[in-house]
Amino acid sequence: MSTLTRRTFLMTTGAAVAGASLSRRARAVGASERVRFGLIGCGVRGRSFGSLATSLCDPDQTRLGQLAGSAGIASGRTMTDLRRMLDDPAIDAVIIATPDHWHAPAAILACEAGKHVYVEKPVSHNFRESRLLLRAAQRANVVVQHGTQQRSRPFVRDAIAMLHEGAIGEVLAAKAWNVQLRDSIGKRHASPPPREIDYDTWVGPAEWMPHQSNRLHSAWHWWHNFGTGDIGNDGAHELDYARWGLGVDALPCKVSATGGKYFFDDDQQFPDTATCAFEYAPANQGATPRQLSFEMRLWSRNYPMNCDSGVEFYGTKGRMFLSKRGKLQVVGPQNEKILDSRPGEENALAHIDNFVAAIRGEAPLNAPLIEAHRSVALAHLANAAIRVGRSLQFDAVAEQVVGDDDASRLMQRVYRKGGHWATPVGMQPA
Ligand SMILES: NC(=O)C1=CN([C@@H]2O[C@H](COP(=O)(O)OP(=O)(O)OC[C@H]3O[C@@H](n4cnc5c(N)ncnc54)[C@H](OP(=O)(O)O)[C@@H]3O)[C@@H](O)[C@H]2O)C=CC1
Ligand SMILES: O=C1CO[C@H](CO)[C@@H](O)[C@@H]1O
Repeated sequence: MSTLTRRTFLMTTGAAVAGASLSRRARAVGASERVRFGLIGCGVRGRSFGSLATSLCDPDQTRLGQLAGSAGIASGRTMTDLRRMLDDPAIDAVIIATPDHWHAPAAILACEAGKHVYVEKPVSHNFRESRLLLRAAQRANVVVQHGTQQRSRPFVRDAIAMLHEGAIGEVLAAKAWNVQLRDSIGKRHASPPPREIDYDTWVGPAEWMPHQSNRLHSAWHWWHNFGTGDIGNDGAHELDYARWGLGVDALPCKVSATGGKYFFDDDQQFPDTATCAFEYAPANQGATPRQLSFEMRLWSRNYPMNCDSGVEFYGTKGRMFLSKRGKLQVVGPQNEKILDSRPGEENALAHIDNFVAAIRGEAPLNAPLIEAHRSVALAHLANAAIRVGRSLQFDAVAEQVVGDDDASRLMQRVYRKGGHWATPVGMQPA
């Protein structure tokens, strides 16, 4: 590390690019200096970062008050409008744990304000916003970590290194899954928002929908305007380590996905059942093709490999099963056992430690934006294929769906009519 400067680190992580910037500059954080965090989004996930924060932001006064109380943060450092946090010179970095529709808009504004960003998975609500965030981070020369914390787990890193070093030969296919028994969100009608919630801020730049009680507090995952379904939610973890292990630093060229609501009869707009396949590198262009598949069921605890989520990697000389639940098995070509290990629990803050080390210039970032973009794109493409009801051809270089206007439209979103301060310039649909 000693020969690498901070700038070199930023460049290897894809965060720095030459060019003019209108952004405010990030404060240089020295080796042993504390990084001062602001937390945007104080819900289920946000709470696990409460102890790091010196400021809190959430449109819900109750959640704000509860977390401020348990984390010992003064009421003067709690707010509902994230712009106040971004204007605060006493904040170096923000953690964004909002619903998905706020991820990229908040992250882009944070970059422009010269803040380093830890953005929860999925990095974006739609394909186009990943690209816009990539550009904003490059312009601002800040560090952006994606909340795929498996990338900072030693046993996952070791397993992926084994794959890349040929432990099971050439890895040609990865089969990922996420299976769980979720609750129904029921059927509801529009109703006035609870008094403690600033619903206008909650919707932000998204296309307006009136308040409905089954849209807030984690139920937003299942609405097109706010979430990415479970392919983008929990699936974001499996898609990410599947693609990482498969060794494809690219976008796919073909996407097939089928699915729908086979089980739930409620307001959810995303499928509860899906089977998705992604093909990389067309064989007719001379490259070795690779296949990644993903299976999702939200109504059962009958898991493949007796594990709710995981990835099986198939190589020319064996198979590896890897799960974020702490499981790693390797078998050889005759299915003979080579390794069966049960590594320990996840250290929830290891990924934040890596983020801090990258800000200080002491380590490369484990989950840089370019990797976030490539993995989360799989969720966006699969959701689009399911919504239009057909397979997609994708130009991985131009980063465009080929010959399908309906699917192309789903690579971006419609924003709130009349504009909103968090709809960054250049983000309106083309
Ligand atoms: N990496 C991981 O393992 C995990 C990641 N996550 C990710 O974390 C994110 C949050 O999920 P989760 O905590 O379950 O969802 P919640 O709905 O519980 O929390 C989201 C919070 O963000 C608040 N919020 C909405 N708009 C804004 C805004 N403009 N500024 C500040 N806060 C805002 C919401 O306010 P309100 O109270 O009004 O609803 C809510 O409190 C998701 O993207 C999810 O994918 C979640 C779990 C695990
Ligand atoms: O791992 C996780 C635990 O559950 C959460 C809620 O579904 C997910 O968002 C998250 O990815």
